[in-house]
Amino acid sequence: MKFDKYEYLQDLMRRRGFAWGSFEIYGGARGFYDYGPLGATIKRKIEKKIREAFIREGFFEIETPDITPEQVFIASGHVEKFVDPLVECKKCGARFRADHLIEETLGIDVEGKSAEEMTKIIREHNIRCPECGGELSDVWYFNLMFETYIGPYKDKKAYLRPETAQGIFVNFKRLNAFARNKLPFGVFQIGKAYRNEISPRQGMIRLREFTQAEVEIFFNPNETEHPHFDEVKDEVLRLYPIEHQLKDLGMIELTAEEAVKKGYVMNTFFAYYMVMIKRILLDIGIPEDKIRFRQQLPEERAHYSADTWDAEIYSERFGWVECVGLAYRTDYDLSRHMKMSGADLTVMIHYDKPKIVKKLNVTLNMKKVGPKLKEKVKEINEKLKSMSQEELRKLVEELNANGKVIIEGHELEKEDLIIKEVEEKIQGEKIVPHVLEPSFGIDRPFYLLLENSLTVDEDGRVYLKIKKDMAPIEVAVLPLVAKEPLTTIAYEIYRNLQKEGFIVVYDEKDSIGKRYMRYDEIGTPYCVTVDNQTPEDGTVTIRDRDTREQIRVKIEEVPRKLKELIFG
Ligand SMILES: Nc1ncnc2c1ncn2[C@@H]1O[C@H](COP(=O)(O)OP(=O)(O)OP(=O)(O)O)[C@@H](O)[C@H]1O
Repeated sequence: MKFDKYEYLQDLMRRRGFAWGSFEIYGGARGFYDYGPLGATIKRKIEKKIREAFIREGFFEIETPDITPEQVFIASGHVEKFVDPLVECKKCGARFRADHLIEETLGIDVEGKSAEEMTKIIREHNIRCPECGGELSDVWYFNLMFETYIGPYKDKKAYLRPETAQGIFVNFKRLNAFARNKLPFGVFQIGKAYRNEISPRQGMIRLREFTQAEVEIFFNPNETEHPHFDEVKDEVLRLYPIEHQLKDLGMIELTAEEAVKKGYVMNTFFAYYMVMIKRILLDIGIPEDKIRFRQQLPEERAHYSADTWDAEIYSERFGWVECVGLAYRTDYDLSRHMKMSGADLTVMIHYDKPKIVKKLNVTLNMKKVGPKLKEKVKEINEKLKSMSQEELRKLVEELNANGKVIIEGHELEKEDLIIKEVEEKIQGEKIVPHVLEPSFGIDRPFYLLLENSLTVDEDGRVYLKIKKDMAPIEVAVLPLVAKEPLTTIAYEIYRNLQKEGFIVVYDEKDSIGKRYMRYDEIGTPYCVTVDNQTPEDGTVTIRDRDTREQIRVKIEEVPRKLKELIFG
């Protein structure tokens, strides 16, 4: 029988305390997963690696609420646009993602099509309910946000956030002050996001509650050269650009520098963060050949994005899976929040040298119009003062063309106005920053790390070859047999390793072979065994999970040796 990695892993995850479907004793709830003791440890380690990498880039961490008032998501466009197409069986009532159903049945991509177009395709091809064969309803768009209310009356609508990003945008003013008005700067948060996915059928890949680590990097759109690009320019990226997807040209491998020079990646700012993402995934333990960057097709992009590259990880079961999105959100979010809230979310950009700009200055010629307009003078002058350069230019054009203009209901001729071009020194300007957003999911990389780590040896041994520093239990201390003095010595070593900061267990149950298997299966990289030689010469063996080789070391050497072996 062929070894089914997916089935094996599902069983292993449940049996050994990694992760399982939530609310098991009540029959479960699709799209929710619990992390058991081993899983929660790995998840934290993934988050730690991401957090440390972000901090190395100088980004600041914040924490904001999951429950968010409705206005925020009206402004962000999620109320209107965060929708998926839904279809219902008229007979059994089952509901499906209409685009997925069409894709699975006909093998065609319908991303971005309207509800009417999808309904037409369903009718034309007579697509029926996959569960009972019944007739399907028309397609409609369904908002993926979970709704709730704030307070005891149902008048203050709110949503569980579908992304952590908005918590950062709404705080922009304070964060900009914190960053002392100096672009670029990045702010991140690691927390839960909620999406009422229509048919979450792929285990941990599509959850209704999941964890994200998102950074919003605010930058000046006129400065898109990353200052540290030189440090990463030679890193090779595996790319699957739009053009290559449309023409079936396959993936290409280019250095970050080539990717920018050849025009595949917008600029060095973008490429720099692609390298950052790749290095984080490698650091988590995803093999390099299982990572690629795919550029989203325009119809796939989220409503706020002008360009998105997804870091995808390969799964034997699911193919390439999006795990990190790198979206160019432009000034979309800040501009929308500015409009909706009235807050000033601009940044003052100071020029290196003041700029001299020519400006039109239009005032009333008081000698001519003073007696004629009397008390209207003030009103007209204020109007002229409030006009933008663009409006003044138009006014002068009109005056030149017609010999007269109307301001605040008064007809004025050329000689009624004094028109001058003056030079002005400008020290800087206010801009709405643009945003580049690396958005990591944690749960998908968690599952894919386990899948890619599960290894079957030539002799049939199944074990978790997880990157050593990611192991949920780093060391197992085992007395060869459960007898004195071996047990006391082993327990002391265990206690000492705990104090040294290792995640370590002591285990004396079952034969030594069985115990080795037990720890190989959960990815414990080293077992320290206290055997009959230990009381004689104070040495123990350290067994390597992958090679199964053992070395002998002195007891006092054990912590240092393990640190070197596990953390390098
Ligand atoms: N339903 C989900 N379950 C688990 N993780 C998710 C889910 N939706 C998004 N993520 C994670 O959050 C990251 C960023 O979210 P983003 O909004 O870019 O995803 P998305 O493009 O909507 O994903 P998809 O197209 O698969 O629904 C994703 O790369 C993924 O790792």
